Amino acid sequence: MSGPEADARVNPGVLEDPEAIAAADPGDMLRQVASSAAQIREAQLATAEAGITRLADGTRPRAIVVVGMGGSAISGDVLAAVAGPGCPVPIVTVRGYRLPGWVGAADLVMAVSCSGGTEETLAVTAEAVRRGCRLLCVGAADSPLAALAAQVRGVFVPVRSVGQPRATLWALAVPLILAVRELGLTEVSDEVFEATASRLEDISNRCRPSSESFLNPGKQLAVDLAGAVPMAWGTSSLAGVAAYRFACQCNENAKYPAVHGELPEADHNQVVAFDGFFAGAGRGADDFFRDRTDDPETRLHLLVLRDTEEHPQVVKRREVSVELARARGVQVTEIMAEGDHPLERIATLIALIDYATVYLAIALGVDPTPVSAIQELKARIA
Ligand SMILES: O=P(O)(O)OC[C@H]1O[C@](O)(CO)[C@@H](O)[C@@H]1O
Repeated sequence: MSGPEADARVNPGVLEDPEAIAAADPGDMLRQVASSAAQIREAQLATAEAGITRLADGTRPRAIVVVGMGGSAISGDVLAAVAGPGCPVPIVTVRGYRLPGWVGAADLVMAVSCSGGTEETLAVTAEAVRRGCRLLCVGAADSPLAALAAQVRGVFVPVRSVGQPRATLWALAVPLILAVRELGLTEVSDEVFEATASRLEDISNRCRPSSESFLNPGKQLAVDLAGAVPMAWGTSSLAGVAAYRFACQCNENAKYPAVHGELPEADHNQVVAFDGFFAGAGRGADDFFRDRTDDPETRLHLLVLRDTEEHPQVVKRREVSVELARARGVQVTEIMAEGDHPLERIATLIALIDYATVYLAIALGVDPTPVSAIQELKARIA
């Protein structure tokens, strides 16, 4: 984005006026994001009531396969991040129409769909049923997914959507985490769930619409990114999930492109973009391109999502990568995860990302809630 039209579209001033924020957010996406802590608490009750203990039949599944799309599928990535590298069974997320050939009766399939009606998720879940997999379904009550679960007497956890599936993340992810805990494959105490909910409440308070930009980390990040090309890197596989969430939330909330990556891998490819067209220095470009790359609004902005646990070599890579970026005119913002447990760390990164991308939408004059392009696409292939 460059030139006067772009300047006119970025309006950070709107973020200083709570009434203007409310008017720019008719779908109440900020309220949906603020419900995250309540979702964690409600999902614990809903999961207990659904009889999750039935999943633990004394045998450990060979693998856990989470099935879903978009804002629901990321619950599988969150589950893998929370279970961490110490998890004794693989956790994979399947996004698509087909169940991998190796998945069978020895595996636990967890189907996640906020609406309970997404075609890809239903196709893969039906295949899991045919193959005799153990099944956990999480989604809307009275939906096609609920019917599939009932058909095989699978465990079904009903979810009340807070509006958009992507904003219902914790209602969808917590049942998966509790199921894996029930199977003895990860340790997440009730105290950790409560500590995570408290941290999310604290972030919601700091990011509330009435809090001014200089105090509000969500607004600050939005203002920093508005107009730039954001590239988010996680400094661990857990933070890499948050980087992916950042890109998806930029796309769906702010209708904005974003690049995501993870260290150390990004140091083997994405780092080279610091030398290119969007880096700001315009090296090697002709005058036409140089004019554009001199415009701060067409520049790359590196967002480093820092985990509190980083491999020692990744610490070095992060520090040098940031130096390389700054030396080449790439702006850098670093965000730290909070807390000790992986659940707290990923939830705090995601909470800030969720607020920042909604505020980015508002600063750009875009309604954060609707996803019209997805709706049009679905209608045209129906
Ligand atoms: O959770 P559901 O209802 O399966 O939806 C999955 C994804 O599909 C969408 O509804 C769009 O197709 C997204 O909003 C969502 O992230």
